[in-house]
Amino acid sequence: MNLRRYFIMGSQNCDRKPENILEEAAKAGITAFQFREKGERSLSGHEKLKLGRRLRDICEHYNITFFVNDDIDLVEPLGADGIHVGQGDIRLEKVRGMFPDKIVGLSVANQTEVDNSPIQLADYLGAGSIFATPSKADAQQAVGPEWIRTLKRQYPDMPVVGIGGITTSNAASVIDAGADGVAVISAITKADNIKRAVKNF
Ligand SMILES: Cc1ncc(COP(=O)(O)OP(=O)(O)O)c(N)n1
Ligand SMILES: Cc1nc(C(=O)O)sc1CCOP(=O)(O)O
Ligand SMILES: [Mg+2]
Repeated sequence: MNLRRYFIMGSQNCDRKPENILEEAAKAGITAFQFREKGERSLSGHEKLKLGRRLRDICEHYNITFFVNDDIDLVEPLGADGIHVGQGDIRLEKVRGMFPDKIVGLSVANQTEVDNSPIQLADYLGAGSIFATPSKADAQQAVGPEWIRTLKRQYPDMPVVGIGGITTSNAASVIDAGADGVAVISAITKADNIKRAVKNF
C-alpha cells in the first residue's frame, strides 16, 4: 500500500471527462485513488457504477490502489482494493467484519474522534482537515499539520495521510510533520498542468 500521492475524485469535481483527468494523474505518478462520487452534481445508481468501473480499469492498468469512498455496496462490484469511511459512515467494526482482506481507511479530525474509534482496526488514517478546503462543505475546522504529529506520537506504526486544502505549496509541511502521504482533490482536478502538479507532490 503506497499512499504517498493519494488522489480523490468524483465526476462532481471535474470540468471535463473524469477518465481523462484520472488517466493524466495516473501517468504522472499518483499511487492511490479514491472514487468519491458524492454531493451536488454527482452520479448515482447505475451511472455511478459504470463510471466507477471505468475509473477502476484505469487504476488497474496503471497499478494504482483503488479505494471506494463510503459506499460498501460498491466494493465488490468494483473489485476495489479498499474502502475509506468517516465518523458519520458505517462503523469501522462492521466494515472490517465485512471486508477482512480489504484495505480500510478511517477519518479522524480530532482527539475525541480518536478516543472513540477502534483505531487498530484501520489500515490507515485520513487526518484532516489540515487546511481549509474548497471541496467539502461539511469539513471540520482546519487543524494544521500539528494534527499529524499528534497522531504519529500515539500511533507511530499507523500510516497517516493528510487531507484538506493540501497543495503543491504546503504539502511539504504535511510530510515534514510525519504524514505517509497527501490526499488531494482540487490540487489535481483544478491544476492547469496535472502532470506538473502530481510530480511536484
Ligand atoms: C483519505 C481520506 N481521508 C478523509 C476522508 C474524509 O472522509 P469522511 O469524513 O467520511 O468524509 P467524506 O469524504 O465521506 O465526505 C476521505 N474521504 N479520504
Ligand atoms: C474529502 C475530504 N475530506 C476532508 C476531511 O477533512 O476529512 S477534506 C476533503 C476534501 C479535500 O479536497 P481538497 O484537496 O480540494 O481540499
Ligand atoms: Mg465518508
